[in-house]
Amino acid sequence: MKDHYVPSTVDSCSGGVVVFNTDYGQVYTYKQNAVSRQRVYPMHNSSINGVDDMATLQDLHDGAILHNLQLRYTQKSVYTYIGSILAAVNPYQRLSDLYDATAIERYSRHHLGEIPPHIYAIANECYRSLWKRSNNQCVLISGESGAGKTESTKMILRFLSAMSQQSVALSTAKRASSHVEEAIVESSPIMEAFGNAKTVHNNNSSRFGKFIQLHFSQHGNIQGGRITDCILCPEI
Ligand SMILES: Nc1ncnc2c1ncn2[C@@H]1O[C@H](COP(=O)(O)OP(=O)(O)OP(=O)(O)O)[C@@H](O)[C@H]1O
Repeated sequence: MKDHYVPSTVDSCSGGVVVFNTDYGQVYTYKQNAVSRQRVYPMHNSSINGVDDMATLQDLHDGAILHNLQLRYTQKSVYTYIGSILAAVNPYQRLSDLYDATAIERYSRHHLGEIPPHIYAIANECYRSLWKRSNNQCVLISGESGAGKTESTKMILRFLSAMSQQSVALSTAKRASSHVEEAIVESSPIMEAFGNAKTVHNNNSSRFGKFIQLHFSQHGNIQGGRITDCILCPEI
C-alpha cells in the first residue's frame, strides 16, 4: 500500500470489501472504492521470484528493494548486487562454507556477476582491476553500527591475502617469505582490542573508522600496508 509497499495476495473481493494477505502474515481489509491504482500495484515477476542484481528489478520503490533483500535472506543469500555495488545483510550466524578456501578459489576464477553475489567477488574485481586499469583501487564499506562493516573488511583482507600468497607461489621471482599477509590479517584483533567497545547496537563495535592501504608488487603479492584511524567516536 502507499505508505509502505508490502507484497500481498488478494484473498477475497466481495461485498465492496477487498481482503489482502501479506507475505509477512498480516491481513488488511479495505473498502473496494478505497483501493486505487495509486495505492496498489501489481508485482512484477522479478519482485516475486527475487533477483541477485537489483538493477534488474522492474518495480522501483523501497518496498521492492526491501522485499528482495528479505526474500534472499530467508534463502540464506546475504549478498545482493545493485550493479557493481554489493548490499550485505548481516546474518548474525556463521553460514557454512560461505567464506572457506573453496569459496576463495571459486570467486578468484570468475568475473563480477558470473556467479552469485559475494564479498569475495568485490575483492576479486578490485584485485584484478589493479592490472586491468593500471590504477589504484578502492572499496568503500558503509552501513549503520552492527551492519557488518568490520567483518566485511576482514573478508576482503582474507581474500586479498590469499591472492597474494597464490601469486608468490606462481611467481618465478620467488621472494623471501615475510609473512606480511598474515600480519595484515592478524592485525584486526589487535586493532579491535584497542579501539572496540560493547554498545547497544554491537557487542564488538569499532569506535573509530579505518582507512586501510595495501601495497602490491607487480607480481601481485602484498608488499606492505598501512592502517590509518579516523572518525573517532568518543561516545559509548
Ligand atoms: N558476514 C557475517 N557473517 C556472520 N556474522 C557476521 C557477519 N557480519 C557481521 N556479523 C556479526 O555481526 C557482528 C557485528 O558486525 P561488525 O562488527 O562487522 O559491524 P560493524 O558494521 O563494523 O559495526 P560498528 O560500526 O559498530 O563497528 C559481528 O561481531 C558478527 O558477530
